[in-house]
Amino acid sequence: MVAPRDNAPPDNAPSDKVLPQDDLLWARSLHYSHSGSPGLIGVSVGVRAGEILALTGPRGSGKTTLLRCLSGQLRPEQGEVWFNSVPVHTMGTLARERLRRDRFGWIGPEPLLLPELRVWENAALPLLMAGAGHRTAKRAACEWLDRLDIGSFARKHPGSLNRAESQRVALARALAHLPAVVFADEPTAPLHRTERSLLLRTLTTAARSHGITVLLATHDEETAAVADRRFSLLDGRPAAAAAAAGLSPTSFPQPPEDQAACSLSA
Ligand SMILES: Nc1ncnc2c1ncn2[C@@H]1O[C@H](COP(=O)(O)OP(=O)(O)OP(=O)(O)O)[C@@H](O)[C@H]1O
Repeated sequence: MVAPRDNAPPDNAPSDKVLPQDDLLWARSLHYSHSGSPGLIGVSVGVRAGEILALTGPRGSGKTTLLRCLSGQLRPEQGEVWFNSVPVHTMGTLARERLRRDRFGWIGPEPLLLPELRVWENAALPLLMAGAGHRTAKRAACEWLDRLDIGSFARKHPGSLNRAESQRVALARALAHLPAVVFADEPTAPLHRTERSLLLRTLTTAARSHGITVLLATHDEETAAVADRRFSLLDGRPAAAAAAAGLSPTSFPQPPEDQAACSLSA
């Protein structure tokens, strides 16, 4: 468990006073719109090294958009994203791709495995793309597949796996290169309860034992409960700011202290 935060500045603090020195990854005043319709409206959030942060909120509240901005997949229209004291929002395309490949892992609700590759090759992909040797990459991938109880599938192709097994491979792929941050976007959404537990247990154990930071987007209360802390969105805004603007949450009520800790500004 990560120590409680003591550096959360007050809402609406001037920008030069909102430098969250302790945060591995943080964003300030993010704005993003999808073809003109707002996805994020002034979202600021930070996460410490080794912390598991649940991004919660109802469907369409902006969780995926926030993960994609934080991971460098989307460039925010306004605002800043910093990783390890390096600005991500001003990085060129190649630098962002390298950052995502080497330091970040991603798992979404769909496994998105490459059908022409074997299971172990799918899991080893980030390592292979980063130039790791074949043997090293295979060993690392197979270790994670073993931990997820699918080591026996290593030489098969994804077509012979069911949905839950494929999702385990996707988790192995997100972890095999020991990223600094794993972005998990509704990773348990397609899974039954038992499968959900195994996936979450592996993710949280990996985070604790390797100091991996996890941003876990979910609208499921049980899934969010594994996190150290929560940050809740509503209609593209931090839930606290949305409440102040008179928008009422339709689901997923949050403890006020969690919102206060996470919502740096709106
Ligand atoms: N590619 C897109 N084109 C147009 N609008 C989009 C696109 N992606 C997201 N949106 C809209 O942006 C808003 C935020 O969507 P987002 O997917 O970030 O929310 P979410 O909380 O992750 O939802 P879900 O739980 O359903 O994935 C929603 O109103 C959504 O309809």
